[in-house]
Amino acid sequence: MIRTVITGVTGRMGSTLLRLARDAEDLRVVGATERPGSTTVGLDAGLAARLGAMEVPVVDDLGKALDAAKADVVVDFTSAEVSVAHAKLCAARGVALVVGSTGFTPESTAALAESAKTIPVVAAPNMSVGVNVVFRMAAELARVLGQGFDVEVLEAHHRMKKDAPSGTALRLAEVLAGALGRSNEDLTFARHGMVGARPASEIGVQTLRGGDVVGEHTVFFFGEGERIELTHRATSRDQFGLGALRAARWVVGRAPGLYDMADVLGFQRTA
Ligand SMILES: NC(=O)C1=CN([C@@H]2O[C@H](COP(=O)(O)OP(=O)(O)OC[C@H]3O[C@@H](n4cnc5c(N)ncnc54)[C@H](OP(=O)(O)O)[C@@H]3O)[C@@H](O)[C@H]2O)C=CC1
Ligand SMILES: O=C(O)C1=N[C@H](C(=O)O)C[C@H](O)C1
Repeated sequence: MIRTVITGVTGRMGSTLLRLARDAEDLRVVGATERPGSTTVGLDAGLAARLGAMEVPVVDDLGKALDAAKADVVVDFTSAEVSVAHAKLCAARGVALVVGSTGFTPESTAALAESAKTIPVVAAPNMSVGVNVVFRMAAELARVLGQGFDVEVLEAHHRMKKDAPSGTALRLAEVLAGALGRSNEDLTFARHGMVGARPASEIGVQTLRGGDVVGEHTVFFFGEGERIELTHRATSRDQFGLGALRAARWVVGRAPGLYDMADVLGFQRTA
């Protein structure tokens, strides 16, 4: 049994992970956390997440959850800032970590990497197998098509999403820049006003927000007289959750380090 702690258990991903972990034969949920001050603190996690009783209380601090129950791994989909704090708590106790949060800055990425010197951490902006295949396909298309096509990334998410562009769109843009021999300097986020003609080296990243869209990403390769569109549409959060639990199984017992979903899936890294 892999003893698993889930953070942010009443969130969209936290509750999905709690249900999937509860239903997995090889995992046991031994801890659950929520934001300090949340009205769910002290409640049964299963009830708080509307799943039915699980006899695991919601606590308001990951350190307390880890001190109360011996854990093998923490699965964390909260926010970049909270995940960095959670990584420090895991590092202090030698517990492996899976991070799905997005919105990382260079500074918060460096802080996560610091904790990953002590414990194994899998961090990826998208844990679905399909999206990780799209990363590879996007890199391959960019290499094959070369410089003659204008490349743009479009993402759409539900109205509650806080960060923009999505972590997946950012990763796609970085993958494309790498495959085309360009840099992050070539990324353009949205356009407004007299921006002038599009520079050939530009990689545009555009964001849509609305309704209950789970997550959609398209890479456009605009050519002369033709275009290619590579699209992934998530219609359920379960694929993110199943990917994260796959990462949790993989990361327990690994050497310290900052791993990506590509490592979990046995793919070559694209960025
Ligand atoms: N890698 C991937 O495959 C995917 C990544 N994501 C990312 O995961 C993150 C979460 O997304 P989503 O589930 O939609 O967001 P939600 O806002 O629904 O869930 C986040 C949860 O974390 C809670 N939380 C906040 N602070 C703490 C804390 N200190 N300790 C414990 N819990 C805390 C929030 O509580 P409160 O609301 O009270 O603040 C909330 O319940 C985002 O960064 C998103 O982009 C999402 C889907 C897939
Ligand atoms: O916040 C979300 O919902 C999602 N976030 C991730 C991202 O920012 O890329 C992944 C997924 O598309 C859903």
